[in-house]
Amino acid sequence: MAATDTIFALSSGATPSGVAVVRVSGKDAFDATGRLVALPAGRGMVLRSIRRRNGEMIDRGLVLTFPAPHSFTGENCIEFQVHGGRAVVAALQDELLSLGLRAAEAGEFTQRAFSNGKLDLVEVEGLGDLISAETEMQRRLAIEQSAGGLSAAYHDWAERLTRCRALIEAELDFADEDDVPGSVSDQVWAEVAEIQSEILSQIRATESATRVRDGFKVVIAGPPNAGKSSFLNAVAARDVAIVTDIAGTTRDVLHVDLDIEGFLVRFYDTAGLRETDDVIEQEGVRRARRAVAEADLVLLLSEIDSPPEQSDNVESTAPILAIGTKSDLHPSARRSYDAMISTFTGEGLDTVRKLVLDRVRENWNAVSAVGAGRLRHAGHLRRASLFLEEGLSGGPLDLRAESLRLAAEEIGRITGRVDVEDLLDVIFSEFCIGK
Ligand SMILES: Nc1nc2c(ncn2[C@@H]2O[C@H](COP(=O)(O)OP(=O)(O)OP(=O)(O)O)[C@@H](O)[C@H]2O)c(=O)[nH]1
Ligand SMILES: [K+]
Ligand SMILES: [Mg+2]
Repeated sequence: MAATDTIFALSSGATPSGVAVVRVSGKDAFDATGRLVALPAGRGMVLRSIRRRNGEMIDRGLVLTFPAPHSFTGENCIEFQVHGGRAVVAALQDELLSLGLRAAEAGEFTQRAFSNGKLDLVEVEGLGDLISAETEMQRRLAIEQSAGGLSAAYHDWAERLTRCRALIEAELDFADEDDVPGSVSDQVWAEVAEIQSEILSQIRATESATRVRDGFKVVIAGPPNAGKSSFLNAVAARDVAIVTDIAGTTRDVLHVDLDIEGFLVRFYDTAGLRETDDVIEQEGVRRARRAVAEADLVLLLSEIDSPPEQSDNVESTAPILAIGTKSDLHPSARRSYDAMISTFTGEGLDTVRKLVLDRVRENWNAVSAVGAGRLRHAGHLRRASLFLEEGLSGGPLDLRAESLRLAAEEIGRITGRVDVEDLLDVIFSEFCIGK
């Protein structure tokens, strides 16, 4: 897959469609397609007849030209907007092939944009997320990331660290010269500590962002026959899970994805928690416990006024809401619950929905405060934070400076642009050492 090839692809959705967009990118994009259509000079858009080389007309459509480097890929790019008939698109692609162009591989345009410095890794990931976004909040998260806001935040940390290091190096190298201020160390390490605390809160935000991107996991747990599957069906408004009056009906973990006010919320139905000799049910209970352990929120269902027994030994780091079920059978409850529901009458279902949404919104607030990336970023941020920890813990100054360099490099890996920062430049712009 040579980057020198000129490539093309149908960039719009499946045909037939009203309009189809065929995109061409590469060094020869203008020379080659210029044989099918009279191209505008420079950057432009024209309505033209697009013809095979034998003069036969393929279609009439819009032709957009983006001369390098002012295009998505940074190469010469052409977009054909033609009628989205299958045969139209096929004829155009056929002609492009015969001109020596090659069909693009998945992600190849974006890959070129990355190698030409049009997008960094963070923006590439954001773009991928934007294209696969299904809910409003996934879209918001992705647009921020693909538009460079998050990259700028990462860049800012790396730059501040580089500046801190430059100051330390200056102190090391030129400590005896008059123009360098005395001990800048205290100031520098205060700044490093500040950067580290920003990075730590970014890591937490990233965990919240992951819940927005991959869905907020709500696990429905509780003893057999509590009405867990009935509740899932009520939430999903369809018959997803099998409901019977036999305790131990549900075995596999089952989930339903819902878009609640723009958030992807994933509800999991699980096997009733109890000791059992049934091997299949045992496995179901094991899976239920694992789902609970991985939950973002646990809804612990039990029939109103039933003895607590099983429901009290649920272990989770996630918050747990106690939901009393079958309220139609228990008009005067003695135990207290976060909510009481009946899937028969519909009572309390809105309350549960609201309680869930509150948690989901709390999680979103933790994201939008700083803008946040994904787990890959958090991994680098964690390592960066460890290096900063080392730097902050004292020792010889040159080793501490090296820790700052390693931390900045870790952050550079997030965007895929580990800057070979010019330390001396920074030093000279801050002080007039050379005199
Ligand atoms: N009266 C009443 N019965 C309910 C209600 N919700 C569920 N049930 C009944 O309770 C029984 C058990 O319901 P399920 O939804 O299968 O309970 P579960 O917790 O999924 O049970 P397991 O999968 O076996 O752990 C069924 O007979 C339901 O019809 C309710 O709100 N009111
Ligand atoms: K049941
Ligand atoms: Mg069930």
